[in-house]
Amino acid sequence: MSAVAVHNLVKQYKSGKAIIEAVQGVSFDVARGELFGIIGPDGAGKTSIFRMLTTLLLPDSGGATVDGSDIVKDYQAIRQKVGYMPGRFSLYQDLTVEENLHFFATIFKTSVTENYTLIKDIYVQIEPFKTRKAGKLSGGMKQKLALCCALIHKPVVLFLDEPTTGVDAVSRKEFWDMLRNLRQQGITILVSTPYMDEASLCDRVALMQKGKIMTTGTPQQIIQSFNHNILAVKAQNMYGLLQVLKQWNAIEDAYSFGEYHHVIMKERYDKKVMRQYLASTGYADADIHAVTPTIEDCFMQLMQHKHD
Ligand SMILES: Nc1ncnc2c1ncn2[C@@H]1O[C@H](COP(=O)(O)OP(=O)(O)OP(=O)(O)O)[C@@H](O)[C@H]1O
Repeated sequence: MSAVAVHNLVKQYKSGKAIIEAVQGVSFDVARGELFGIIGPDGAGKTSIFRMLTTLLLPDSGGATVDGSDIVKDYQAIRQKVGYMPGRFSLYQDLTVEENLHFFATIFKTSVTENYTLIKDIYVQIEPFKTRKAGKLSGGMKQKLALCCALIHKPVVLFLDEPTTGVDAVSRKEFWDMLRNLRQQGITILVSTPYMDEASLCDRVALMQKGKIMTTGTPQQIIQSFNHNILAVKAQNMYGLLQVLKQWNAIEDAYSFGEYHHVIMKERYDKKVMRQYLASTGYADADIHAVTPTIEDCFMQLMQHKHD
């Protein structure tokens, strides 16, 4: 039995006269003990999915089970079995670190001592500040406390909605290390993120855009299924360069990628042909080299083809 099984889940919102199709028939499965990432930009529908799976929001159609329990019929059972860390922290700002943790333990009718082993490695990092109010903690510390609070009742499945948004790079890395440790302790983890670079830290991912899942698979499978050649190109005038590239009929797509533009060629890439074209358009100085595709390249490609 899957830890999470989602079938054709649909959620719409009314906004004045408009209908927003936030989740448009999404299906996926998460195996027990898996670290599964839902990757997509703001507004893709990640939060709506998490709120439905944690029984805080009713689906319009379709359904899902979490640890075998139905998200509509068995909502009470699910609330006992899942841990949920919403995007904006659910901490009580006026309670101290310690008080927050005890509060969350109490609402789940457990105690901090009972499940301490699960949170120990994370909690020791914030323990020196245990009498500090949550509102006065740094972003990274708040994140650790929120994770402890979501874990204190030893959930079977842990849902983390954009846990690393707005967190510095060092804390982000530490956070992913913590997630991998938790997975080793047998907890199934669903995590959402807008950061493509975090995809490679998951066992499997679903790439999402505008309420739909475009593909699921291991990060490796997704990269392998990308059968295009990419050239990275850089010049003095990056804006002008992109315009010139986009006008060229030999390319499939071109987009900014860090300090370079990535260019997907229609045929096998040929640096020489590109150099000639760029020289003829005033970019003889361009630096051109072949690169291996990343998940972000796959995402750009999928977005272009499935959501024109
Ligand atoms: N209560 C609501 N009423 C109206 N529209 C909503 C509501 N909640 C979400 N939406 C819209 O539904 C779409 C999906 O939102 P959702 O929050 O699920 O996406 P997300 O991927 O989590 O993005 P974000 O990171 O911005 O939260 C967005 O267009 C959003 O504006």
